[in-house]
Amino acid sequence: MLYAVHMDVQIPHDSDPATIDKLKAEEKARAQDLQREGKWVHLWRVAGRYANISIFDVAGHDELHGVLSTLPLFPFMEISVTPLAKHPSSIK
Ligand SMILES: O=C(O)C[C@H]1C=CC(=O)O1
Repeated sequence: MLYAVHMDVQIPHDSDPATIDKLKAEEKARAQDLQREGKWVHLWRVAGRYANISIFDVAGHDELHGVLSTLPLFPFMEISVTPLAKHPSSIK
């Protein structure tokens, strides 16, 4: 199943910079592994914001929740999820 996911990242200003740098490096490695696995099929930066719009291709809601909730930056994210269905006018 395909899902559009919007992630807004809000890191508290008083966070330890070294801890945040480590989490960001771990997040990047995890995001790239998921892309190589074909589960995170699009990852786009929202221009001008520390946010992304992504497309995930996973088995269903439970797998998506498992993936998102174990992202290293998950505690600092506001996430919204939109399940996607086939559009009748799509040629793909
Ligand atoms: O930068 C972000 O949008 C947050 C998160 C998503 C992928 C990644 O590497 O970091």
